[in-house]
Amino acid sequence: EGAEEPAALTDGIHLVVDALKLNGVENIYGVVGIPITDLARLAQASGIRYIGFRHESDAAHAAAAAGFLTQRPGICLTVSAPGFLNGLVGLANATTNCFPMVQISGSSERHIVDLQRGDYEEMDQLSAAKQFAKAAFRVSRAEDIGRGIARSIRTAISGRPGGVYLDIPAAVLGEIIDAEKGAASLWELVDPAPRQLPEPAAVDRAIDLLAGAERPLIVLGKGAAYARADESIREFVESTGIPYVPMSMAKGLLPDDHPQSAATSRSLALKRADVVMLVGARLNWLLGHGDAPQWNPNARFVQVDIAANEMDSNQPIAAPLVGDIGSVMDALVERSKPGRISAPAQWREEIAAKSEQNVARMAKRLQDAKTAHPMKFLGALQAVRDVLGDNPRAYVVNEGANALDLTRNTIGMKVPRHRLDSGTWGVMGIGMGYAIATAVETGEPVVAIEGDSAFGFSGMEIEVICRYNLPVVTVVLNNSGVYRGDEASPNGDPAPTYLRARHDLMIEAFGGKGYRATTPDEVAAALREALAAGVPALIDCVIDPADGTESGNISHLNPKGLTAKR
Ligand SMILES: Cc1ncc(Cn2c(C)c(CCOP(=O)(O)OP(=O)(O)O)sc2=O)c(N)n1
Repeated sequence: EGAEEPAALTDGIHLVVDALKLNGVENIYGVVGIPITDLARLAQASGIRYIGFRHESDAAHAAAAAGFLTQRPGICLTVSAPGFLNGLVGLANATTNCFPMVQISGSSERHIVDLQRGDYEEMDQLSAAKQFAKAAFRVSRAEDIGRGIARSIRTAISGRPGGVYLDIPAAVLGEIIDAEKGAASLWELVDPAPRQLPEPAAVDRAIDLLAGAERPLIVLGKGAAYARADESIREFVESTGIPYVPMSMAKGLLPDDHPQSAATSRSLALKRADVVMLVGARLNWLLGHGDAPQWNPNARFVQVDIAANEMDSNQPIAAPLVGDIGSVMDALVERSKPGRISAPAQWREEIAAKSEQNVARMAKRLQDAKTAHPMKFLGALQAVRDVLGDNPRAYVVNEGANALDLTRNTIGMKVPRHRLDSGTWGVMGIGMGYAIATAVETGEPVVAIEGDSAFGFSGMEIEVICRYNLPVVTVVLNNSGVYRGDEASPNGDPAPTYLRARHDLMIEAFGGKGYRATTPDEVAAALREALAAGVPALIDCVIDPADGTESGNISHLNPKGLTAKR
């Protein structure tokens, strides 16, 4: 009688789940195994949705896409060593694209790993992750798990978002501590991604520069889409009348058919603009580093970026605007008097005329593609475009070479953050992971438009899409090969992979609906039916193997040596 009640206990796994729930995590994307299987089980039992993938690369890409879409870090869960390594491509891609995610990985025993005595799945994962992540941390005591989770989440979403690695050794996951002490060690983040306001004088400097421009241009990057500053961006663009070019994942911030869009006269816009305002768009390879002759050598740049050290990374920045994009755009709208900045009519007319000319030049190619047989990329894509026009809530995921370039230019977006693609790194393999995360995070239909080789990188995740019955329609533009299907190498080497594939039969293996389309009408009918059904589907579009070019629009990046095609 009167015996002390034994103190309630907790352990590392419970503390990880409690810390994630305390900080609002709703989904985890991963591949289970030693030492994190029970962590996934407990997360599920605690109401967190765990999505089990077939390869960690896809789970990590999913977590990154979740971060882009929600402004909260997507969580990827991996096992030690090989599982951890498989996730690194996604962690690095998230960091390159500035998407917030946290890769939590189990790891092996420190006292064995650090003496390299040969442990099960031995690897110094923390050191390996450091070079690919925005930050990398290890938790060495269960009482530090709350701190580690809080630190990782804040680091992933504050400032310039990115991928964060959190290493939790098996011993720490299994460490048992007093429950009260454990609960006291957890904390909920306060304002994990604080607004960072620009300096008023910097705002006025930018306004003066733009007001004096003869040929101003705005470039909207995916940072502008991520920032969710849609209203102030639209207000600034429309009130100044400045033509704008959206980068691929910024499409839809203003509808692609907007009268100020210079997307179809991009070359002229870049070459002629005399003042260029970059909003969440870095002057990297995607913008030719701001170099002539693609750009006007006398162009002066206004740059809006949350990272101060992005300024002057490629070109002198005449008006640096450092802050979060929402705060900067609000300040620009507030501080520029009505009419202060007004794009000259002559410049707007020049852009509009060039756009009209380019669209007219494209019209014949588009028209011919509607009836071409075998079907061309543009035949299938115009059919997809028309069906998506009736399904404005659908998200688009896109990867490939020709499949990427032609989809970007054929499928206009009307709303923000509805297009996710290979992004800054041009990475293949993002397709199914991005599609799964988009369906899970938004509950909306997703159309993944895939080159056939690109699809192959993550194609096994079709089974995951079917297992969770996600409303994802995968459209494979199957020209039977990497880039093209008939590309016999002049040097007699074996041709690139021939993919006389029936991807439509593959999804049938997992209970999904497969379609094989050989004409644009068949593509449209299949997509309409699949979107109406809202179930996993795959449309294998049989594309002319001769259609397409190697590497699509970026074949000029290939080496120019002796082996280069003349
Ligand atoms: C991870 C990874 N591996 C390889 C590549 C190289 N690569 C590869 C392999 C592409 C696939 C092109 O074939 P596809 O069938 O997807 O596209 P198209 O037929 O539409 O050109 S596009 C591209 O840049 C890459 N970007 N990323």
